[in-house]
Amino acid sequence: MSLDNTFPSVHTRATSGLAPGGLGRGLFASTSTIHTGEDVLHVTSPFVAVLETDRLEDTCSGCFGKGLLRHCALLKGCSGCKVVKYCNTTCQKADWKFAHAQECSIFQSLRPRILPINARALLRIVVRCARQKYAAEELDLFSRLETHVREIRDQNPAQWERIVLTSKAVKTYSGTDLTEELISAFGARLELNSFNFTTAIYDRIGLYFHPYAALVNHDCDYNAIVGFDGEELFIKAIRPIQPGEQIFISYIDTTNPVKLRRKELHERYYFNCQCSKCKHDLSNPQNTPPTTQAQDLSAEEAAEQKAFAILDKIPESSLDLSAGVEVLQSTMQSLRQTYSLPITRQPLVSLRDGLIVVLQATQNTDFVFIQCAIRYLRVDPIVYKTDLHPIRQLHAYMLAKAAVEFQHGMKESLGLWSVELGEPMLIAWSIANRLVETEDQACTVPGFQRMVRWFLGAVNEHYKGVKKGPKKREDDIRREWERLELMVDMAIKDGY
Ligand SMILES: C[S@@+](CC[C@H](N)C(=O)[O-])C[C@H]1O[C@@H](n2cnc3c(N)ncnc32)[C@H](O)[C@@H]1O
Repeated sequence: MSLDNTFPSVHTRATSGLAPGGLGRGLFASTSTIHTGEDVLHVTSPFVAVLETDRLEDTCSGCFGKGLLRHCALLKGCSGCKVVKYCNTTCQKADWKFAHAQECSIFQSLRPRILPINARALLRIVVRCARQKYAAEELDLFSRLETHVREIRDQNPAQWERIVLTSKAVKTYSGTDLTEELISAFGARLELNSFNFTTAIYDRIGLYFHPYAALVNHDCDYNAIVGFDGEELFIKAIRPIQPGEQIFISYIDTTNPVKLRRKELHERYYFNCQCSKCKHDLSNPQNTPPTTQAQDLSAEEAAEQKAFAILDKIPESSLDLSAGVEVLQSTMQSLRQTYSLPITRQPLVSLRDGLIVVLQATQNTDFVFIQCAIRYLRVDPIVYKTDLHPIRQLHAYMLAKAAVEFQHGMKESLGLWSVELGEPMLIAWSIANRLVETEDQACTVPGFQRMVRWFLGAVNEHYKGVKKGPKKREDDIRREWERLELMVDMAIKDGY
């Protein structure tokens, strides 16, 4: 891969330029076609990355979970501030050098209060600026990114007030010479341009910002997709991108209905999306609910809105697991039975995702398995255009893992549906084997691929010493998939 920019932490096959249609600047594919699964952009180190407050306890602030995926590290807290935790001294030293040396005493002085995520990110930027840890080109690019300060002030005074208050606090704690106005502009830029920071398996852990990656514009019919592997950011082509073509990612969940997508884009990024998918969906009445005027709502729209509101609350309510299962199941049933909403439409898609997470936490292996199977066989092929999409790959991996668990607990499961699986481990093997075979074209990050390879190794180990391993049992595997297809159809008919 060529390096066509001046940042040592950025490897890219794109160049920046003015984007047509009033989108500001954007990134464009440079000289050759970028094939599906190839890196458009790879950032090895962030400008700033910080964890959500509730992830400081369970995620390493040095490697951001990369170590955990590799060796299940036990985290140890920083003995100074007791706010951040690390896998080992390598992670601790890296973070100390990045910014913790400057922030540790500030965190100590604030204990037991922990600064909110945006304040911690801004503080890091300010203290790194003071130590001249950013290259001039990085700061220049940062200062030229869109801020939408005027729109924030006019349209969302509460957001602006929060940014100003955060900036005041950061100025006081850091003792920086930078003006409050400048720090507020940094804050606005950060809010507008940072990424949802996730683990290699798309679990949200915080925010991530890099000024070069922030140049990529949005399209609901995106051609590239973002993923993280610890502190590394990857933007990979989800379909072939021709030289000169603009790179587009999605800033939001594009499986949502068009009105919700446009509302989110406007509220968070201050623009009206003009993409072809929005135009198509707006002209197709099936895709238009929900609206916001309560008095105009049909019962179906009201039910959908209620379901979206439940989805917003899932993270807070996840502690009460059995109540969570009940609420999610009854909401899904009501949408399906009363309003005949197809299982491939939102909010049913996200409700099922939420349900699987809660079922996993309750260790309900039978239902995790059947729900993962429904999602893999009947939902994802409609919702995502390609099986190389990282979310589809993740869901495939989750089904493979659920199949192993299902096989282990099979005695209790017999009789749940009249179709019985013979050897679900074969399903696990065939999924993992395919994921490994296609990993070069998939849009997953190396950490995910390592995990799947390890999993396949473990399944192969299960068959070690057996005369006829899964590789030679094509017919058995086919039959097992046929049984699973039947089982899924019955489960859907039963309202699952
Ligand atoms: C992360 S920045 C992308 C880089 C930005 N174009 C720039 O020049 O700084 C996000 C901002 O870019 C603009 N933008 C991105 N995608 C857009 C789109 N599809 N339509 C209109 N504006 C868009 C909006 O101003 C948005 O707030």
